[in-house]
Amino acid sequence: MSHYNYFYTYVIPFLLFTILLIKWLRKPFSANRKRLPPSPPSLPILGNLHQLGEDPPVALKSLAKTYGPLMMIRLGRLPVLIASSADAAREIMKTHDTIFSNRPIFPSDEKILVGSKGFSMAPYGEYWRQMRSICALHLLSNKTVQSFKPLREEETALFIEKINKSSLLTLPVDLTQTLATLTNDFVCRVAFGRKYGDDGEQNFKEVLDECMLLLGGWDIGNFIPWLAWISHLNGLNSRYNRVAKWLDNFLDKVIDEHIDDRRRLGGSSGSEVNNKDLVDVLLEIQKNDTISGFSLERESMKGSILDIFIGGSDTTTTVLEWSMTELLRHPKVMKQVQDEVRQIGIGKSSIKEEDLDKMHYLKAVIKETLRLYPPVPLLVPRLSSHDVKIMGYDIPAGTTVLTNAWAIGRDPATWDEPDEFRPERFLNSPIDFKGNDFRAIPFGAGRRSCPGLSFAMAMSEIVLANLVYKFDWSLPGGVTGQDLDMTQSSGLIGRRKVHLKAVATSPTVY
Ligand code: HEM
Repeated sequence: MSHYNYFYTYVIPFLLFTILLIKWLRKPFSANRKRLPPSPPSLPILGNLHQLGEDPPVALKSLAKTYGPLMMIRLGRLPVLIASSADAAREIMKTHDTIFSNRPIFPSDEKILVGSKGFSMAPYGEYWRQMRSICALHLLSNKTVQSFKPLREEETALFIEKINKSSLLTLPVDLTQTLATLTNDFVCRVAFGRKYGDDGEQNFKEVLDECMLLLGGWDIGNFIPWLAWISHLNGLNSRYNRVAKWLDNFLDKVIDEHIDDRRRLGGSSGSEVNNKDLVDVLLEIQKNDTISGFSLERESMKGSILDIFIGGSDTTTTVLEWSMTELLRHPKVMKQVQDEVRQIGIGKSSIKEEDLDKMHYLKAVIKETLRLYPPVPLLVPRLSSHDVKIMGYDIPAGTTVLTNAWAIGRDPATWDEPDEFRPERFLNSPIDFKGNDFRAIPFGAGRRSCPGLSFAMAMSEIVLANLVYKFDWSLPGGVTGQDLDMTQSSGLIGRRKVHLKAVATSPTVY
């Protein structure tokens, strides 16, 4: 008998028999077993880590095609629930929101944010509630966001001036870089009352970039604890320590400067604008102990300042860089948005915030960008605090949850031609981004949803309106929009991997 026949006659039936026997033997015990969501096959030790590839949201979307909108994967030894449809997200962030309002803390986050007690990663409870309401009320409420209008317009004007200089020299503008500087400068002014560019040996922006990179990295020690020593060997741990130490010293210095200013000015804020900056507000709360029974420690102040930077800087930059990318790829859309903005702004030297209300197409462009490129593609992880049943599956307490907002925004069951950039779909559409409609959830939803939505939208709208109002745009070196590299970086924030560079020219008439 050939090897071939032997294999089919004996080996295959033997294996099948063994599998059936094992299944049959396990049956009596399985009645009590939990019904977990489907899982793709995993490797020992690694689990499904190897399947995440360069672009985890894309890889997870493709796994969800086979295993469904609620699947359980294993990252090393960590079971992770992946929600990939609007219905699954609604179950987590609306129906069972309280159960999923915790956040998992990874060892690497603790190393980077060492000592800082922010609220974005705080357990769901009284401390989180108090800290979030301080920031929401004094920095991120609609009223406060409105009060930052002069700052936004001033920073936008400086940014446009910078582009104007490059435009006169017909040099390409590194939009990725200039937009990042703009949002960082703006957040610095509202948080610290002034900009921090080059500061001493290292630049605050540079350290923040490194911090974002580290927070979004997939550190193997988070998932396979006994391999944590690799972070010592590859230098990751020293990078964590460096960033943590630098940020800690820097924030101490900023707070001390504010305390000195207040002393000098007899207790009032030394901020450059009418608004108090975030540090002033926090110092006042600390001094007055205005919230009964809640004393604000310095570590909490530092933590919430960092939250605002981590939450607010790169995310807003990402919306703007992808909006410009898609406009450069779609000249007809660019023309339509320019026609709208230029008609409304006719005769003005720049677009002001009061003009934005009428710019429906511009707002649709931003919404379409957020649908296709949610800046936090897998949202910020959640953690279940109790056992719960979802879509017929048992989800144990302590399960980490990732919601694939990137996949939800491109779900063909919800969206017509989901991969196409078509802002029209948002004209006269009831879909909002505030977490009520789960077809697009770039800001998350429920109790832990993003408190910075109005802050981010106000900034994105005024900047994009002026970019398309003041300049015509093309790609350098005869590159066409279709040649643009569209790769998204794999970290926490879905930035463009390759910087977007474009040439700005002044339009002849507008
Ligand atoms: C386009 C811009 C932005 C996007 C897409 C975005 C997205 C998100 C997402 C997805 C979450 C997690 C939500 C959840 O778990 O359901 C979040 C949380 C958060 N965001 Fe934003 N964000 C943006 C801008 C901002 C800004 C401008 C700030 C502050 C200035 C900010 C501060 C925060 C904070 C502090 C949290 C943590 C909230 C908590 O845990 O209670 N974000 N953001």
